[in-house]
Amino acid sequence: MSKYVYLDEINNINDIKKIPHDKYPVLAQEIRNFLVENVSKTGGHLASNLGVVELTMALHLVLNLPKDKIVWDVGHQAYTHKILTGRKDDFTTLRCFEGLSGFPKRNESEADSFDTGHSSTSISAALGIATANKLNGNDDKVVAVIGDGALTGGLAFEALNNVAALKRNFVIILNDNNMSIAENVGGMSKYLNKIRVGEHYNEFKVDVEHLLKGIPKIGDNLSAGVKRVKDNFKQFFVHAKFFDDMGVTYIGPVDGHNIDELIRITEDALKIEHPVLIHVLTKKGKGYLPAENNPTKFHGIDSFDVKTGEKINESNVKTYTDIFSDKILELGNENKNIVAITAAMPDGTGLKKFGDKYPDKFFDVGIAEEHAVTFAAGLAANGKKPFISIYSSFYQRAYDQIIHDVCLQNLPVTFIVDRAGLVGKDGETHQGIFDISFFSNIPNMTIIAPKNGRELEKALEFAQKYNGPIAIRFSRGKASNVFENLNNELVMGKSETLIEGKHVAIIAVGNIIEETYNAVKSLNAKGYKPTLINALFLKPFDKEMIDSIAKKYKYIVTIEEGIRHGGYGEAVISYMADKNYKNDVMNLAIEDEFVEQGTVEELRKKLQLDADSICERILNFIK
Ligand SMILES: Cc1ncc(C[n+]2csc(CCOP(=O)(O)OP(=O)(O)O)c2C)c(N)n1
Ligand SMILES: CC(=O)[C@@H](O)[C@H](O)COP(=O)(O)O
Ligand SMILES: [Mg+2]
Repeated sequence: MSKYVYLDEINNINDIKKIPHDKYPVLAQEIRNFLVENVSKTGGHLASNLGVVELTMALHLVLNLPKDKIVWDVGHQAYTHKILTGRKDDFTTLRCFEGLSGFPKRNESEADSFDTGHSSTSISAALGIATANKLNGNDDKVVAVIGDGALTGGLAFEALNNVAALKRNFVIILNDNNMSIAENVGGMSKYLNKIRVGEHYNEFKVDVEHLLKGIPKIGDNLSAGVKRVKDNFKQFFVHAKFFDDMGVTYIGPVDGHNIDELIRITEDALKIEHPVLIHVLTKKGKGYLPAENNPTKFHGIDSFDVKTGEKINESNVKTYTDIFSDKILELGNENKNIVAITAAMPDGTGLKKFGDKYPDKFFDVGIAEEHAVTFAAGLAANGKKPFISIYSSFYQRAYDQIIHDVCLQNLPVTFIVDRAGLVGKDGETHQGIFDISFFSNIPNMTIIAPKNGRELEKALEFAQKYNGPIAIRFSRGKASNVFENLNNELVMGKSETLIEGKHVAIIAVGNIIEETYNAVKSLNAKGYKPTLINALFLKPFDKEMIDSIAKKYKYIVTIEEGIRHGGYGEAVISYMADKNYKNDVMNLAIEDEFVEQGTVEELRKKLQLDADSICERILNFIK
């Protein structure tokens, strides 16, 4: 028998409206239990989701989905929304291959209005949707839900700068839990904190109630009504002046776990004929003590034991990130000019240790990748040696800054490209498959892809001495120890021959070398002796090596875990075409497609980049 009474009643969009009002707190508790139980098995973004249960319920109660739209920022907190829109039974497959996505997906449900994964897009997207409603002549409601962390992103401010022009109802919910993944940072966070704990808090709450009670019904001049009351109580709104001055009526702070208050205030806000921001206070991890106590650990977590909150299968094998984390600490000691920058990911990038040791030389700039890169450029222009670590897919945000602010001036910024290659369960939005293409197109840029943890250390040493822009890409998870006995010093633009063979030359890029080596062993078992080369420098790549193998081998294969177009293999093919080489060249890479969620193993298999597929494809090629 199911342990859920009210949750069992919810199988479709708007079924929540059938639940008796006095049972909402029970339903909220059931949803929390369901989330903890399921995410403990599949892994996922637990803490953020536990924080928005009541908020999501309230939105579903006051809106008419799918006609009305909710646009979730990042989208990592949309699990309750999924539960309330007929996807509860799919939670056993959350983030699994071909399973339920961990983010909103328009192709998953008509209730998902906009695909997300990267931060700070919600206000822009919701404004676009609301503007289309206006042009289409309908009054459907649009609500953007943005976290306090996501509000540190420049894109959110660009959107805020624009919303007043809409001149009709548009609701922004600011879900303020005082946390990004780590503690939130920056001036806006401090500003929100002032409002959160300001001495007018109680009076202010009362005042909001007063204000909303006093709002005339539809048809009256609502904005004038709001303004009148506000003018009378100006001192209570002083801290929220920023939003008001942007033309967005500020309402709050509101208790994000009081569903009645949320319903009432949102209902009223939806009647105001211009943009409104409701400042909702929530607790990240709410209702599950281990997550409340350690929201960073439970922001995104693999499977864990519900009773203890401890991770299952916690491994103490070093990741590439761990190796970077230790090495940058050591380099920071040697070179006083080294500074380190993260865009809101001190834990994920391993820079927390550097920050603890060198607080004055460590900068968490918030979810602000563009700013992070230009800030690094400024530091480099004035004698510092910035190491900036950002996940491969989040660098996409900062492309112009990399070109315009760093490479054009040939500044010595080291770009640590973490999570390069397939990342797995976060899916399309997070796969780090474009960085080789977009970094290698830029003049002055150097790119290194180390084959194992030891070589990552060498690459970092190389970067420390190098006086120009340089990117070092490595993948999520365990560092490979493949060919660890080969310990050559890095030489600019030089590759490394790992195995001398005869039938075919295989050049592999960074993290795919281990898989390729396993394929080589299978080829050996079938009587073939391939040559295996570590590309190592993707830009400038080793042209002498290409000239040499072009003379020796009929068959040449390149392998990389990145998109084919603009990748390493294409650069090699283009060079060989220029030199009029007539060899048969096969380029194994990711075709022109986005890569879904799944384990890295499953995805490599699907993309035919696992050892078995590599072996088979090479056999077919050389036969
Ligand atoms: C462009 C970009 N940079 C970084 C991230 C990684 N990231 C995902 S959620 C998150 C924190 C978001 O904080 P907030 O919006 O307050 O939501 P909360 O998790 O607190 O609910 C970060 C940094 C991202 N998704 N997109
Ligand atoms: C939602 C988001 O963007 C992050 O939480 C991301 O999922 C973190 O990825 P890692 O688990 O690889 O740090
Ligand atoms: Mg937050």
